Amino acid sequence: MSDFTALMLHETDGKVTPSIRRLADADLPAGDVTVRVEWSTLNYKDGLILGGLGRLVRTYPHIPGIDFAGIVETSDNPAYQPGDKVVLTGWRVGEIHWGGYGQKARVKAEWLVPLPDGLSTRQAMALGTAGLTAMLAIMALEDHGLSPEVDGEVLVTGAAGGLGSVATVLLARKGYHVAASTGRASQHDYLKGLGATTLIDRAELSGGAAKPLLAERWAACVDSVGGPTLAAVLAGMKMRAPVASCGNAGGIELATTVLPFLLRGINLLGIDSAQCPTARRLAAWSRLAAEMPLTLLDQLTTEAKLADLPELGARILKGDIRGRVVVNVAAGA
Ligand SMILES: C=CC(=O)SCCNC(=O)CCNC(=O)[C@H](O)C(C)(C)COP(=O)(O)OP(=O)(O)OC[C@H]1O[C@@H](n2cnc3c(N)ncnc32)[C@H](O)[C@@H]1OP(=O)(O)O
Repeated sequence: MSDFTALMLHETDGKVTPSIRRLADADLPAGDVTVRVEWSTLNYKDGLILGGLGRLVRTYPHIPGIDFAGIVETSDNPAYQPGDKVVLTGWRVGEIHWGGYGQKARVKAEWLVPLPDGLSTRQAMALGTAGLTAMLAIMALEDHGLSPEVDGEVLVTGAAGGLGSVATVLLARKGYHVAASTGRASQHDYLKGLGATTLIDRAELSGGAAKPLLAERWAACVDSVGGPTLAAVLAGMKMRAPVASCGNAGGIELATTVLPFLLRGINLLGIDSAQCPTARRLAAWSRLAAEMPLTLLDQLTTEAKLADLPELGARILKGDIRGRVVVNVAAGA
């Protein structure tokens, strides 16, 4: 197959428009590995890119899709051979480099990792950037003292979203008590099914912290939301608790004081999955393959095709997507 189908974005007079196109291999950018993409996903960042928001894409026409899994078709790098199954997340693929919403992608070998043992390409993408980021957050919390023996609940904000759903399952399966904060009361039963034991209305947190320090409530936090929510979280953590900052769905500003850090020893940990070093990335994928219950992963995943993405992209920005969406790229439009 030398021609392939892709969802492309074009920009005219500042307006970004998606369309399904047929492309040739010669259209692909430079890179040493060409991958036949089987599955991609929809993440919040993809929603921004599909909507032409956030100044994440600088050059059009563009193929979005911040992550993908597929099979190596050709390789000029000895690390990969034709037929190898691979996964890509991060490295600004789908932003400044063409991404996974095309049936072929050409990338640098060092951006790829081998498909983890025990996962199909579909399951790897059901986890995707959101799942990898959730695991990196949990690893960071554990590096800073969190263990199931620690007294108290682990808070997950944006819990019914993709990252939040995976984090909730992974934490609950490890034996943590999970407090899930969501803006959607309709998803409370879903979150209990993932293992959450306490449900919190996001309005409790999204107004920010009324005082520099609030009652000590949580032993750790995986935060997808940022903004005033993160400020409220920091003020309400138990002594020495770690907080993993993974996302900005609720805003990029952080209006807090130093008191949670000085008087309670709170550790605010930044989670960057896009340029995470390969050794850490491999460790996280290996743990995901071992620790994520695949039946539950399947339950929190819905499937889409390339042509569905413009509508789904608008929905994820409104917080209207539950769990994870995988995109069957191999199936075409
Ligand atoms: C997919 C993950 C990544 O891209 S990780 C890469 C590293 N991080 C970044 O690049 C930051 C940019 N990305 C984000 O901020 C993402 O939102 C994310 C990492 C935090 C989560 O992405 P995901 O794909 O899981 O998004 P969802 O739309 O599925 O879930 C988001 C969750 O947040 C709720 N939410 C949205 N807006 C607000 C708001 N203003 N205040 C509070 N909460 C908000 C949204 O409704 C979802 O949770 P819910 O349970 O429905 O409340």
